[in-house]
Amino acid sequence: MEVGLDEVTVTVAGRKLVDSLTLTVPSGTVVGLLGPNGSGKSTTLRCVYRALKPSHGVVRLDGRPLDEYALRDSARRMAALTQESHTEFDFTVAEVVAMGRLPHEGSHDDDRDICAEALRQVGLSALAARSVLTLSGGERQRVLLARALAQRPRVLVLDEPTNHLDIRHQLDALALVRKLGVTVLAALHDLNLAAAYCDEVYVVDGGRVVAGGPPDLVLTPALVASVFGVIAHVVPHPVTGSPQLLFEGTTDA
Ligand SMILES: Nc1ncnc2c1ncn2[C@@H]1O[C@H](COP(=O)(O)OP(=O)(O)OP(=O)(O)O)[C@@H](O)[C@H]1O
Repeated sequence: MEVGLDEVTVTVAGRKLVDSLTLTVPSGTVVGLLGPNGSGKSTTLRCVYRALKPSHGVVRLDGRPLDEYALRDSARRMAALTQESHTEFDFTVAEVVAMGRLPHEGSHDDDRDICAEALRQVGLSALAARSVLTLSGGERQRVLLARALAQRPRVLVLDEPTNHLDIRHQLDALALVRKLGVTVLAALHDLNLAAAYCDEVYVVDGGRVVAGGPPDLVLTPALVASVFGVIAHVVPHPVTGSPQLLFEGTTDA
């Protein structure tokens, strides 16, 4: 299922947080949204997972404007792992994951099996009965990923999915998401992970897309210097060949 953003603009108190942002996530691909703090990544994703309505422009699923979908219909197709996913209530891990099945209520799917599989995929089956309040930050993040997986979406929107995860679990989470074969739009801070796991990346700065395309074409030293203010050297990964950035320092050091 293709996701398209067409000139999406979000204006708050006269300030454009997202400015005419246009991008396409082709069906089954993983696209990364990169950019400095405050550049508009989360705000853009919020428009996609319907927490926010753009002031101007359209988000489409398979060419059809999102607001033509009933909320439940888009929730059946799209799951989100967000910065605002709350886990402060005393639910068990299994209960939180089961919430992913709510949009599918009334279907004949075996919800129990689907939730068990989602927990297994993130390696947390042993914690099913634990209260989420007792989990570490990384464990919570993986529970939220399991909830999104339990939704069996065709589109996954991920806002910093590797937040709190150790390196092993960062690699696991991104490899898992890639393997699903669904359409993924993910805000990522780690440029090397983005280069390794994304088919394409879009770089935003001040709410605008400043570059987009395959990571090896986009993540150049000049781009990293101008957008992030960091001096980077780009070398091919010795095994995979994907671009790896070695950081020397900030441009104003
Ligand atoms: N409701 C709001 N009212 C006013 N300003 C807002 C609002 N929501 C977001 N902003 C501002 O919009 C800008 C973009 O925020 P956003 O969270 O989209 O950035 P981001 O690229 O996801 O940043 P980060 O990498 O720090 O998570 C920031 O300057 C933020 O303070």
